[in-house]
Amino acid sequence: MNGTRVLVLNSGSSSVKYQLLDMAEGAGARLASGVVERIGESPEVPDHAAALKRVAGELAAQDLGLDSPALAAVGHRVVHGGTRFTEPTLITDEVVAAIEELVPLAPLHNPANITGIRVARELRPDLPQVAVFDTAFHATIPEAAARYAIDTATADAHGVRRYGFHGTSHAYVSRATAELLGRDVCEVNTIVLHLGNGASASAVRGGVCVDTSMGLTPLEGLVMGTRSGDLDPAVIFHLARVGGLSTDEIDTLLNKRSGLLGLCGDNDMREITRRIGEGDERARLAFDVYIHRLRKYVGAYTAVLGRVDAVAFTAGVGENAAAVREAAMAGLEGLGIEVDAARNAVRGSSARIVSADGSRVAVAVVPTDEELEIATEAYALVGS
Ligand SMILES: Nc1ncnc2c1ncn2[C@@H]1O[C@H](COP(=O)(O)OP(=O)(O)O)[C@@H](O)[C@H]1O
Ligand SMILES: CC(=O)OP(=O)(O)O
Ligand SMILES: [Mg+2]
Repeated sequence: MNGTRVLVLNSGSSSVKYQLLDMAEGAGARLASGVVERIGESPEVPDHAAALKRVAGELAAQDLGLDSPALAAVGHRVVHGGTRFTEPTLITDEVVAAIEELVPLAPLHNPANITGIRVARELRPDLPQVAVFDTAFHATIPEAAARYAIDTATADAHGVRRYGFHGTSHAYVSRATAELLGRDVCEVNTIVLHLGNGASASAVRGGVCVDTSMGLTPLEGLVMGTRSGDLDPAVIFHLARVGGLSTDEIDTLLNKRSGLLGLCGDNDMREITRRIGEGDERARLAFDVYIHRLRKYVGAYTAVLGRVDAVAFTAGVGENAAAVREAAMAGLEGLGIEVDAARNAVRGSSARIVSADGSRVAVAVVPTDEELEIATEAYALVGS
């Protein structure tokens, strides 16, 4: 290995986030970072390939281009790794083909990840490229939580089980939460609430994931920006048989036109809280549905873990929306959860505790850093 820098590409369904980190000191000094958003919504950025060209251009303009000999690796977020990929993996043609085979299980995400890999490999065929999977951290979930109660042979034939996503974030945040509490991660039980555009909860016992809300695909669980999360599976048959919708139409409905957007016409929590302030009833209901679901998972994961030391809020909504944290944690004194209203209202960009001093369960805001986590794992792999 020559260089000490790692470029991380985090391709989401409609955005590409990137960071260039120097891993020489081990801490991961950030040399450059950025995001290209709203892919597909404007003629300037029609698709992920165009977004990646823009990223390459932004880096080159800072003399930090992909041609730099200081680069040791490119780390790629890959959302679905199935049962095969549970560790960071050096990318080969065969690995790309396997990630491609998983596209039906993450149709909004894996194609974007593959595009990122293709573009980076074309620009630097000599450079090690590492895939870090969203599903990997959830590989430890016990069968009792990972199995759906359907015919076993059918489930196994089609790979139907709970995989879970946002694992890089759940791993990073559960560790950072233990650090914030000044305790060893091995002795801390944490409920992590990753609330971004996509959202998921996880139950982490001593640093090991034991349950998570997303399932076969990133559709299950919490109410999200545009995804429904949990519903009676018979809703799908009903919409098909009685509503006359095709499978693809229902897929699009549940993934892209549901969640907060479906309930009130907006998927951004900033806009929703603003509308609530103006007395908007639809925005209020969307917020209430979102919060109700979140509280159900906190209760469920309290039972799964038995003892909870911390609830950690992270990602765009979790880190910024004090009103969401306040509503989600209200009246949970019976579970040992008591938020301090003043602490919760303070804005900040570093990890912090927002519970009251006497709260048995610490409530924390812990900014996630998927890119740093991916860089650390990629650098460790190419260095070994
Ligand atoms: N200041 C804020 N207040 C409330 N919500 C916010 C704020 N900033 C961002 N968000 C929410 O965070 C979401 C984006 O979160 P993020 O973690 O970046 O998502 P993703 O990685 O899925 O694109 C936005 O859609 C918005 O709902
Ligand atoms: C898996 C997933 O939902 O990712 P994102 O939140 O980036 O869309
Ligand atoms: Mg995200």
